[in-house]
Amino acid sequence: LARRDGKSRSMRRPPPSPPGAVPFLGHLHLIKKPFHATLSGLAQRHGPVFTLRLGSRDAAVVTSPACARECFTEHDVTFANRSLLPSQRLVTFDGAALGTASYGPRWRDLRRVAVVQLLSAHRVGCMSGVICGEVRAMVRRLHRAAAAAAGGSGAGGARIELKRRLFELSLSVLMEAIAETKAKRRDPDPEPDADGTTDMSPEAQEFKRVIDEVFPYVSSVLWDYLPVLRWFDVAGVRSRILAAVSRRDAFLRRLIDAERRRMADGVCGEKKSLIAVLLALQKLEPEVYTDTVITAFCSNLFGAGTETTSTTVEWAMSLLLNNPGTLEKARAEIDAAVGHSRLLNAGDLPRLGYLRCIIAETLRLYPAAPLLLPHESSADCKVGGYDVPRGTALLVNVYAIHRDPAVWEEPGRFVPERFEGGKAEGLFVAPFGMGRRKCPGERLALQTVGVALGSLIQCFHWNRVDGVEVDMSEGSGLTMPKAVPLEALCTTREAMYDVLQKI
Ligand code: HEM
Repeated sequence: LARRDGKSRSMRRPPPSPPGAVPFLGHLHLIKKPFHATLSGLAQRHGPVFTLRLGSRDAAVVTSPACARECFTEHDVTFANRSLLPSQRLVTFDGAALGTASYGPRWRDLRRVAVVQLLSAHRVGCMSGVICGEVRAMVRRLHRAAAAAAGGSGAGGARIELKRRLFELSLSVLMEAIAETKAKRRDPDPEPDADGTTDMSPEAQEFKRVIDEVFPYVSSVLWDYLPVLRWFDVAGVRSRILAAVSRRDAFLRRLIDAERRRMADGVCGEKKSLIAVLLALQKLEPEVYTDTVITAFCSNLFGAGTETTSTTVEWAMSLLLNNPGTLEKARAEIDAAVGHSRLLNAGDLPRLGYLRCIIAETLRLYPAAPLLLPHESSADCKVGGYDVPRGTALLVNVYAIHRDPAVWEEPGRFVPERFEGGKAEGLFVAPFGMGRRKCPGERLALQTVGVALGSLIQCFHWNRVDGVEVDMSEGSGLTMPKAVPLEALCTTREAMYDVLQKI
């Protein structure tokens, strides 16, 4: 994020900037949580392109479809660098992972591996068994909870903490795609853990504990933006991050070693794990695909794919609970296309157009990365007619752009029909970003979200707790979480009872 070369030569027309910048902090004191909401407010006063001084860094904030397109088409190469905070450097191998690498040959190589080898249509097709298996485990557990509640006079259904369940689902899908931890066991679909609360493998549970230690420190505003706090490592932030990161990396290396042993025993088939794909590349080019590169890759995929996916399903379920008519319409579509004699699977998604509209509308209203990931300019350029110097961080407020009243009728309303029949084609909707650094995991994400959401709708009746509207306030965090984690009441649909009893 740092401005590397001070003021640039061609700053004839700098973007507007809010008044009130103070020494050291710049505009940091204006920032309230959630960050994207503060930026939306500032855009109303300062227009579609404005700059902020955040501690020692400069950022350009873009809040119009035209200017966002300009950044990711005309200036896509200029903005293809990443802008990293110091804490992000510590957790991402000094920015060497795909999502954090600067634009150049190294990033291109990692990106090619991700797009062609790890997250291609073929590979995601191979993962559909994993996705459906994990979703099946989740609905089986929900069915048991619903049956227990019905037996014990829980007339309104079982009260389910959907946030936790969905996070575990999403982490398990990635754990199995990346490392096949369950396939390594003799009984790949074991009964629940000892206290009966999760379907995660022991490896996924351990990894969850490790990431829970790392996350609280990433992007903690003051430590990241005020160099003086870092010089003296105030509150021991640096040492805590490094200790947590070294536990995470040791864990990932154990997964890599386990896969290496499995490959040596010849146990990997066509549907091999992503670690096995990377180890096969290592055999061909050991000096390029070192264990550190593979560790960084895995860490990046977990970091980029877990909470983004689970939060999207959580927002979608929240929207459906507050819009029961839409939920019924989605269920009718699933009943007609899939029926009641089996669970929905990934192969059904192409025939579930309305479900796909619900997901598109959810991502319009609640994009998991409301400001995308920060980019950084590698040269001076012009955006919206303003001069933006080299070394400026770029924050594209897709959250605000997706709700632009000049583009969308009643922008805050949940109306999946907007996406029916290609009606939204040509409008700027970019929850996965745009251009060179667009999310390479979109296909995997949409498949996981589709099967998870579709199965929840197919198998259960959902009701709000105490009949109260679901609170839709946005919290703050690396992705855009719900301020109040979603809980809902769940009852098994009679029509699906037999199917669920048998799984
Ligand atoms: C609903 C779920 C998801 C959403 C909304 C999402 C969104 C995004 C966004 C907005 C970016 C940044 C784009 C930019 O820089 O302009 C991104 C980058 C990235 N995403 Fe996703 N993502 C999701 C799921 C996934 C999954 C499942 C994976 C893989 C397991 C993944 C892997 C990545 C990677 C590796 C990058 C960095 C790409 C690069 O810098 O070249 N994402 N994602």
